[in-house]
Amino acid sequence: MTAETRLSNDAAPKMTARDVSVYYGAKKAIDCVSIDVSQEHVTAFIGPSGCGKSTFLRTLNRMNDTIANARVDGAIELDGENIYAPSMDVVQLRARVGMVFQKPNPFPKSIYENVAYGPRIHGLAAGRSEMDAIVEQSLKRAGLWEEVKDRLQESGTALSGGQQQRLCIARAIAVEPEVILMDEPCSALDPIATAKIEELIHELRGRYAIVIVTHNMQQAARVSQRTAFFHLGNLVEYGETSEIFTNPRVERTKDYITGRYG
Ligand SMILES: Nc1ncnc2c1ncn2[C@@H]1O[C@H](COP(=O)(O)OP(=O)(O)OP(=O)(O)O)[C@@H](O)[C@H]1O
Repeated sequence: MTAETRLSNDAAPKMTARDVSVYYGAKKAIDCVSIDVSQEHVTAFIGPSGCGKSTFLRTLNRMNDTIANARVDGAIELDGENIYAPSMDVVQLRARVGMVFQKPNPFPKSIYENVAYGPRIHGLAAGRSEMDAIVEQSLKRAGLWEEVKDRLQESGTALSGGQQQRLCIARAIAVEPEVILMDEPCSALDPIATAKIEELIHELRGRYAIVIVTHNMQQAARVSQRTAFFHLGNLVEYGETSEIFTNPRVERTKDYITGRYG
């Protein structure tokens, strides 16, 4: 049975993947996955360890390009544009499709510089006051401004883990992305910091297309409206989160969400 690719009530998708396979050397990690990602919804990728969630996520902004033996087959489009076309500027693509990683990874620079770095290299601010405004707005959207507004020159690495992760989200937001990919963004955080990130995802929904990989099924149920279940490199089922968790159509999905494996 092939998983649904496009959910019937969706407008034009933000991103589409068609027949995407990913190889590490001779090993196939993703097998012919097709899926649409919508602008309005948070999409969660779930599945047991090693099923290929992160590998597939990384195809959406060509992060796999940085892995020497990785190869991607198939087609991925952002607003109808082939992101694997030779003419695609990968630096520009990764600004449009930003990424937040499992472990918060601020630069060893000031809080201000962490956010200003991207807009500076992309030429988004004409001068200091425009840059100040971008930094403030990005930190506000990331829910961090109140906590850091009086210490913008302190190092980003001196913040708590949860604050660092929100700083990384502010850094992604600062370059005006269209899509934000999050690869287990809460797995290194305590429950309070996790709740803040989940709230933030909720607030950011709609402004950006958001795709989140998570091990935590409760988290997928809380933050997403769409869920894609991966198993052994296949997309097994894709649907409304409420449906996937209460009424999955495929036995393998049911086994996973009821904790029978994974
Ligand atoms: N750089 C790499 N080189 C070779 N194989 C890799 C590489 N990265 C991942 N793999 C393999 O590809 C498969 C999918 O891995 P991936 O990390 O995408 O899964 P995942 O579902 O995100 O797992 P987890 O939830 O444990 O992070 C696994 O078999 C993994 O060992």
